[in-house]
Amino acid sequence: MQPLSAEVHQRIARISAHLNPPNLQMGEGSVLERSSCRAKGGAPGFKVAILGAAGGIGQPLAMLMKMNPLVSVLHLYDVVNAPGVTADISHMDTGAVVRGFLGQSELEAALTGMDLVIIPAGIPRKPGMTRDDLFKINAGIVRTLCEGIAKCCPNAIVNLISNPVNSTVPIAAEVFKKAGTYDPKKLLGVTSLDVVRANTFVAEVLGLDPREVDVPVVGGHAGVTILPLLSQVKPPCSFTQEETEYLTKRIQDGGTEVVEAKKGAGSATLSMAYAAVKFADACLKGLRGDAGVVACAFVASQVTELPFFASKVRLGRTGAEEVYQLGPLNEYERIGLVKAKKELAESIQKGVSFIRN
Ligand SMILES: NC(=O)c1ccc[n+]([C@@H]2O[C@H](COP(=O)([O-])OP(=O)(O)OC[C@H]3O[C@@H](n4cnc5c(N)ncnc54)[C@H](O)[C@@H]3O)[C@@H](O)[C@H]2O)c1
Ligand SMILES: O=C(O)C[C@H](O)C(=O)O
Repeated sequence: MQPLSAEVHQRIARISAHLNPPNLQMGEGSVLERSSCRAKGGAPGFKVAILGAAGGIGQPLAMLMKMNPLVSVLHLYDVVNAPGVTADISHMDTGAVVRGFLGQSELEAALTGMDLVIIPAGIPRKPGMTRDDLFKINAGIVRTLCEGIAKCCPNAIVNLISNPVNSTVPIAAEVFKKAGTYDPKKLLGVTSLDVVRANTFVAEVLGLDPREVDVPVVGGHAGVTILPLLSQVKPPCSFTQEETEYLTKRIQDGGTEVVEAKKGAGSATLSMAYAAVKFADACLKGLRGDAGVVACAFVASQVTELPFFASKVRLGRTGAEEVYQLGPLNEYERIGLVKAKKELAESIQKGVSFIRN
């Protein structure tokens, strides 16, 4: 074999420096920072941060947000493995510039200037656990992250995925109130997976394409607090009592179905990333000023006597600009609503007390 020329040696050295960047993690002057700067001339759009970006939801969510043409800058923050996920995602030839941030000391840099912050940070369920069993660990994680948001991007829209959503949203609200930055329109608990599941299961029963089906799901995001309004399905249709009971239970237990199938390896991640991106995209379209952007979310609400409730909201330039009433409920749904409100009231109070006491 011919010996390699000096020129070839130099080229190989250059390539290998790219593959093993000395300072991939971040910071001023790092390889990643410089390459981000080069890409800055790219598409205009919104700045989005994902907190918990290296997790089961975070990774596919990061990938899908990198593909979203409304995103110009994507910040990926986690307490582990953020540089690896960032390096990987940053090679996708889409418009958004990706930067990674590792650990608490980089949280503020991750959040500064963001328009939308999506939070899937925290531990997931194992078989036999309820979402409320996650409170002990996830409540503290959400508090810390929201303190960062209050300080660095108080005007950002927040999409909160971490469970138990029925308590973590009130926790976030209390943190923002304490910091004097609370805007109820900008804090949205993500319940879009319930809608995605409801559309899928209802379409199966009706023999339709799920993309043609729209099921409002109201209440909250745990067990009986998940209340699908099957009487309001579009296209208009009717169900037998047996179908109603089957569908309601399957939608309410959708998360548990995945937790059990995964046998200890976590909860829904891929369908959640899909649902989170659908919802984040709706928020960004609202921010852009598109008309008629409507989605279900768990928000500050006057629809019931509870301070938070999931229902359809209209998303606009300032967040959830309108919270829609529930519309007419049938007897089965009215009974479901009573049960949902009872459990929700306790979960909301638990979140509020975590910060106030
Ligand atoms: N709202 C919903 O519909 C819905 C659906 C599915 C899962 N979830 C919830 O989302 C959360 C994440 O689920 P997952 O499967 O991605 O879990 P995971 O364990 O795979 O990932 C969680 C990530 O969060 C990171 N993390 C932990 N502490 C952090 C901190 N202080 N700051 C930043 N990142 C931190 C972890 O390092 C990890 O990468 C869970 O609480 C789960 O119950 C909610
Ligand atoms: O069920 C879980 O624990 C995760 C999530 O809330 C879900 O609905 O899939």
